[in-house]
Amino acid sequence: MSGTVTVRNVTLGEGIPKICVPLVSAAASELVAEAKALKELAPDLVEWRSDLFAEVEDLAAVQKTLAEISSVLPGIPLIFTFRSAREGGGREISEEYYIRLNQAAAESGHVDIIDVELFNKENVVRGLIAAAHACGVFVIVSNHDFNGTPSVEEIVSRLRQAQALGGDLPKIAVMPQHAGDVLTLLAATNTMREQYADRPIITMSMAGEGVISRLAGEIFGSALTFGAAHKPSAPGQVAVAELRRVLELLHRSL
Ligand SMILES: O=C1C[C@@](O)(C(=O)O)C[C@@H](O)[C@@H]1O
Repeated sequence: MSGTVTVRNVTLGEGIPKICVPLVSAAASELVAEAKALKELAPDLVEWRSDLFAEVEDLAAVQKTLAEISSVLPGIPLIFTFRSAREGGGREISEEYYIRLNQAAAESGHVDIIDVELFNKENVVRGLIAAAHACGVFVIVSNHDFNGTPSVEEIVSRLRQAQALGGDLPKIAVMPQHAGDVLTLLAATNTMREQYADRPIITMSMAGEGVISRLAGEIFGSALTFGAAHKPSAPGQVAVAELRRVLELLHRSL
């Protein structure tokens, strides 16, 4: 893999893929309890899926909850994600609020990475990347296809677009319809790594058939994998302890 990104003490793009655990509760009090509980799993990073937060449309509540979550996770890099319903997330918000929300997260001082969906207007993606970078915050530029798996060329093209826009961590999640689709995602990941990527990328094929892609990132070129604590945020996420065992097994055999 070409290039690394170091977030606090975690270096993405070298060695064993890093494990990220999502926070998925709807209520602020539950989120704090969830954050406390997942510390035991020793994840490398934590993602707050803010689209699943009941009060996400109240910016003050988001800021307060962000401060609370980060205070119980000292030292662990935090990803702020609003996943739109059209990409498999919890809800839709206006473009204007999407920008405000992500900007506020980046400016909060509690977040290390924000996730910006590639399929926004180009000026929105570029603007959020610039705003995040001005605060020393990294950006995942992501795309999710919950209905199918595009061709190798199309997956590579989306990852390259995310890189060209200035995303620090291009990411794509696709849904397999059959085992061949998992091979497509792995082939695209390997092609991107070998031919185009100058930074770490994150890829996964979702659901049961795609699980191998969440385990084999060190071989094919995905730097980060999402593991479930008590509840997965996407189909196919494996429990963190099992995930770590397999990642370590594969790492030792290389
Ligand atoms: O984009 C991703 C990847 C993901 O969809 C997965 O398949 O593990 C899980 C989401 O929480 C995260 O934002």
